[in-house]
Amino acid sequence: MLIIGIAGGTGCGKTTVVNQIINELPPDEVGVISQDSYYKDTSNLSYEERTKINFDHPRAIDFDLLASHLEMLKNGEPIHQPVYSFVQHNRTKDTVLTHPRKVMIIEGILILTNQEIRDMFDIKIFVHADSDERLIRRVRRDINERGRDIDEVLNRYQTTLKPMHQQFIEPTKEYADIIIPNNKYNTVAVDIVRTIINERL
Ligand SMILES: Nc1ncnc2c1ncn2[C@@H]1O[C@H](COP(=O)(O)OP(=O)(O)O)[C@@H](O)[C@H]1O
Ligand SMILES: Nc1ccn([C@@H]2O[C@H](COP(=O)(O)O)[C@@H](O)[C@H]2O)c(=O)n1
Repeated sequence: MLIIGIAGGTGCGKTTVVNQIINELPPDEVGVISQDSYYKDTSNLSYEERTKINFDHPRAIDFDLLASHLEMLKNGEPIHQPVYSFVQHNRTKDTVLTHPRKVMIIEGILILTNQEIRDMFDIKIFVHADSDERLIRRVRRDINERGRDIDEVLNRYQTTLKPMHQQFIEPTKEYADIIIPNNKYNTVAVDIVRTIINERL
């Protein structure tokens, strides 16, 4: 199994890059895991309390569960990947049965901050986009797709996203084997990653 980690700040285009990579690969040979699925279960908190969680700090992520799931996949066992709701700010009761594939892609803002997870990756990729570009994309996406309003997105950006990005996410660029510049769509970089994967398949 080839395990690829794709990190980068919010809105840099991780999900878009992942979709571009897997688009032309055989669907039964590639699987995707999102770090967002591994936000800790916070059912013990009220909705109001959950809105105040710092979702951009590594402690918000259940890295133990993610590590054990990656271990299971490596051993050829399927996992029940949790499903997260950005509207409820919590894990749902659903899970997605995820089978081991020849190539597993793990994407998320904080996945390179955890050494145990980092050491499981065969290839580490960091997607870079400038912070103004990321903020513009984040505002659009969170309003259109995640049920947020402009004040919520901008407050969150100032109070947590920006400082957490500087403290935890940007420094993990140094662990990357490949850095993809993604201020514009970068088909050349995506083709290179696809070629590497095809060689391994
Ligand atoms: N290179 C790009 N140029 C313009 N818009 C982009 C680019 N990459 C992604 N987007 C858009 O930006 C938003 C956030 O992208 P997404 O892939 O969800 O980022 P991430 O997963 O890193 O948060 C989406 O609406 C997506 O369509
Ligand atoms: N309830 C939540 C949980 C997370 N977020 C934000 O999602 C971002 C990570 O997802 P990307 O697709 O952008 O990589 C992260 O910056 C969290 O702030 C949220 O808004 N609400």
